[in-house]
Amino acid sequence: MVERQHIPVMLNEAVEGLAVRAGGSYLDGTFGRGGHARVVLSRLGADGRLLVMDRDPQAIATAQAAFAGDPRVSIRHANFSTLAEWDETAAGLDGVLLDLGVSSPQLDEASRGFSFLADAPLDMRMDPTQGESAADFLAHADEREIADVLWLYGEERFSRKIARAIVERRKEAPITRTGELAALVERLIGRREPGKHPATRTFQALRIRVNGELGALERGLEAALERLKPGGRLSVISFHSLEDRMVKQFIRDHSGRVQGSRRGPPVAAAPARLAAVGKAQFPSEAEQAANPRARSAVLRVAEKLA
Ligand SMILES: C[S@@+](CC[C@H](N)C(=O)[O-])C[C@H]1O[C@@H](n2cnc3c(N)ncnc32)[C@H](O)[C@@H]1O
Repeated sequence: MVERQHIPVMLNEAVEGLAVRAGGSYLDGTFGRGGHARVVLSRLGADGRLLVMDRDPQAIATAQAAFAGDPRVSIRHANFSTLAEWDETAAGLDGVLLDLGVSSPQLDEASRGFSFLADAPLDMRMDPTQGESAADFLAHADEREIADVLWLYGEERFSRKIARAIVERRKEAPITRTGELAALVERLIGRREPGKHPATRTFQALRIRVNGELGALERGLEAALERLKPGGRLSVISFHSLEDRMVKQFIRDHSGRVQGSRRGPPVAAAPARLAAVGKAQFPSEAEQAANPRARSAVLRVAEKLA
């Protein structure tokens, strides 16, 4: 299959948010196919540094091919939650970019098991060298856990019904294919949301669970804050309300505002370590029309304080 290009989302806004300086050090924790990373690199001079991470070996292979021989670039196959454990970040960073979620090539390559549109093994791991697949999870999780995952990460209102059907089905044989799961959900709940496949929410929820996406984000934000230099920028694009809420709360929690309930006495917060740069940004109408993946994107930028 010919790989469909990943169209970078909010490219200019996210890179502008980093306020790139020619001699600075920047980390792109979600390289994907390098849309954002290439623009950052184009703004660096000979003394600049670009550190690239992705948990997907295919993304890393693309980075290695794209940047071979460029002494300014270092590449690491790892979860961005471990960015502070990478020696290359020890001297501090002037910017960290996270463009969360999955890339178009991951969705489009049927064998990765992310898509309900093509029948393939039910995998969904961004890093297929580690952890359990979606099929493994569905084979052992109890009904309650499956329902909670569908509800929390997919806001699927038929979460209990779907979880019950999955558990019933696996008594006969495990669910191992994307096509089986998509058909089971479709038979159960029918086509209710116009323009949306009935299994969209189920697949999204399983993907978030299988890849531990929210835990990675929580640890990744802390690690980024630890490694950013004063004046360094954090630029994060989220595609899901749970992710965006975490980013917003993280910035708020570190922005040193006085906390406490309206009735109770104010409680002095820890010293401010971050300041939000502007408000949340959303893709333009033109971008949303040109790239449907951009529709749910939210960009937040923050600066580390001295
Ligand atoms: C939306 S794509 C990034 C696209 C990229 N900005 C571009 O323009 O090509 C998200 C990428 O982040 C990677 N990813 C998601 N969560 C990750 C994590 N916790 N650690 C490392 N990589 C992650 C995925 O494997 C995927 O390649």
